[in-house]
Amino acid sequence: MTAPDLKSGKTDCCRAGVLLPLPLADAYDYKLSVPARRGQIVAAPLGPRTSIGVVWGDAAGGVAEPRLKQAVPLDGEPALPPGLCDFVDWVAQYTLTLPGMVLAMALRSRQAFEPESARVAYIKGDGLPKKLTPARQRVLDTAADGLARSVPQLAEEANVTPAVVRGLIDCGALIPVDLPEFDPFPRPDPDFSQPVLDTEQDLAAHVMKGAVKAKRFGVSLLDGVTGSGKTETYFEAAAEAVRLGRQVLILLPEIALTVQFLDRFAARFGVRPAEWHSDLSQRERRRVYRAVMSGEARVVVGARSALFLPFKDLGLVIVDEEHEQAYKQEDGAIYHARDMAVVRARIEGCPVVLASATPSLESYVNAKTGRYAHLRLTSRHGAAVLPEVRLIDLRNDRGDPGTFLSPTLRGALATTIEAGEQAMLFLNRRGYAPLTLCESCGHKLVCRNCSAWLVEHRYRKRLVCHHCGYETGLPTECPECHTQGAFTACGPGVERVMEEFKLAFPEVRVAIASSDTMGGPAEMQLAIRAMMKREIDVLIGTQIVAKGHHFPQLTLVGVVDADLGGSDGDLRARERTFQLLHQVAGRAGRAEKPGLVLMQTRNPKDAVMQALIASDRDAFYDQETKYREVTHAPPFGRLAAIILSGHDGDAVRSAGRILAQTAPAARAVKVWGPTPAFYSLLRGQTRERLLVQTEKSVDIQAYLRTWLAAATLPKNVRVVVDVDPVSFF
Ligand SMILES: Nc1ncnc2c1ncn2[C@@H]1O[C@H](COP(=O)(O)OP(=O)(O)OP(=O)(O)O)[C@@H](O)[C@H]1O
Ligand SMILES: [Zn+2]
Repeated sequence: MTAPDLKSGKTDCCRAGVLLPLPLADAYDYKLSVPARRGQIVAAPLGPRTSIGVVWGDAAGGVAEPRLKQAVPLDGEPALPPGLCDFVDWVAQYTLTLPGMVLAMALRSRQAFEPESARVAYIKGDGLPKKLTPARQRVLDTAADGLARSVPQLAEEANVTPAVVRGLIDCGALIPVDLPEFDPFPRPDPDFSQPVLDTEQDLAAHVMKGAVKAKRFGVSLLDGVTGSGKTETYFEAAAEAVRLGRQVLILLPEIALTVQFLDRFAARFGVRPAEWHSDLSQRERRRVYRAVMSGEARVVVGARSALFLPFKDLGLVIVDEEHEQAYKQEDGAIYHARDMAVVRARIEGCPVVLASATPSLESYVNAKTGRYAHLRLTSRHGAAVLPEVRLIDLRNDRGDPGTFLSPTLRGALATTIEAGEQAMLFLNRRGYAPLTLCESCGHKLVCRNCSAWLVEHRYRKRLVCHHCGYETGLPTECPECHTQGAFTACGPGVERVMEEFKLAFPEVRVAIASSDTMGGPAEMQLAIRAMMKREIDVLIGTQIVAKGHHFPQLTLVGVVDADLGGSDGDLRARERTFQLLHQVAGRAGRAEKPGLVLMQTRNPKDAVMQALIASDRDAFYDQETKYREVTHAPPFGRLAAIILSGHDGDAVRSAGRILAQTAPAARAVKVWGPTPAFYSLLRGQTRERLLVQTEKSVDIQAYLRTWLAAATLPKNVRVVVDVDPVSFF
């Protein structure tokens, strides 16, 4: 599928392979009136309509001249930078995704290529209105500074209705001028507010700045304990890139973290960076995309999709909280943004920084073996110390039945609140209760589309499937045994913890933050802000509050259920539990006052629990490393999952059998399955999984390609390949 390399040259005049952002495996041949370069964006007729496309390589031939359609370069001849085209090819080949699908991710703003439309604004003219009312005078006073403003801007600033402004335009007292469509992006000032770094920070910053100056690819793992100032430290590297006039990409795992981050960036650099994520409007998208392409946007902060932006001159990539699972995109093109960030940096020839207090085991191993520079920050900044972690054994320290906060945890909450400090309760479960069952017959309420329990959301009075979004009211009688009103909520979700907390501490100011609280993301941001401003004393939340936040007065963190780890058969379950709990713990005691973390568990002897109380992260990582090594699991071996799904369960199962039978025999390759997926029914689709495990030296993509190309599967079965899976559901 890879097109000939055209990075330097031009295509054979009048013919080229054009890749369309559609589920297509190859570029299509088109005629062009001018020689085109790889990356050039064209309008290409496709059937009855016209698609946007990108000149990708030489024409493949095979289409007779008269049948060849004509593609037309867009006005202004916009082009994707060559590095981005190479990146698209690379991601497609690595993830076994159709190149056109990957290209679609790089063309996320089609509007970006439309010509600039000027904005009309007004300045003071020579005309005078017949009568100068006070309102009119205010408008003229506002315009007196000579700045061009739009009608709504003038109306707002002068506190008049738009009609007043229009009256002044009609008589020539205001005259129109053309402004560029967008205000330019302000330039971050690398020296706006430079912190004084401590010794370790300074050393790490020095290495990263050196890498930026050298303009060479290389990976640094910025491995610093929670609250050690990783952000402050990598900002120095970003500042260096800005000084050199180059661009910086900072990836964050979740949009929820960006608001605080933008403020922090502004405090350091004087202005906010450009943002890129799925919540942007079309117009904002167009603005950012263009500014990234022209090089005007110097620093972009974004979610994983920002990796596919057309940077003109990328000088540094930073992946914050690099261990986060949210970096894995699980639908469409399945890719891991952290790994692809490393690839993009390699293609662009610039350094990349991976930052975390709990790195992924993969990055940890790479740092240990010297493939990555290992930059460590071993203590918290300033007077802050790492919090003490204690376990609460729920087998003998528990309250009344149906309650979830143990006497010890309640006692600690009371002490903290009395001392005027803040506390956080963490439970990685949305809603009120994860399971509702009939007390009379034991019937469990499950989703009609998925093999998953329905989760009660009591505020909304709904039962919700967290997988497909199916919702229903709580039935009055059991569908199985028809007993009336016998349903009971089992286990806690954050809403239930909130309920219990309010009963126990009716006077205390408390808020809940979960990704699906009633008011949506805005409400969650309010809860976080309220915590920052000390308008509340206690924050109860899911993983959304677990990381990244810096609440100086927070001294107590209570983990309601530390055993909510993972499933069997998930090779990263322990690692992930450790990372999550360690991150939550890391929110406590980040300023002067020391922090305490209480984790409620039924398995106090568990290796993860022991590692957390011993605060011996490296011992835990080294143990996990050994375990992965002996089982040939990543990063010591390779894995890929094949997920089969479809509405016809028999066809899906039969496809699984066919694949298992046709798996080519090869040295150092093992194929497991098919087995029903953990959620064997999802959104009405039956799901089966196969897992391919190979030694590191094996080209797993080539193996998969050969295999899948030869297998004839039922048409109504969807096949998805997940290379380096992180989810085993
Ligand atoms: N050199 C410094 N000068 C002044 N303040 C600093 C310095 N380094 C860190 N800080 C402050 O210490 C606090 C913790 O730093 P930061 O949030 O960057 O840590 P982190 O390592 O990213 O933490 P986490 O991984 O837990 O999110 C912040 O308020 C930050 O502004
Ligand atoms: Zn469902």
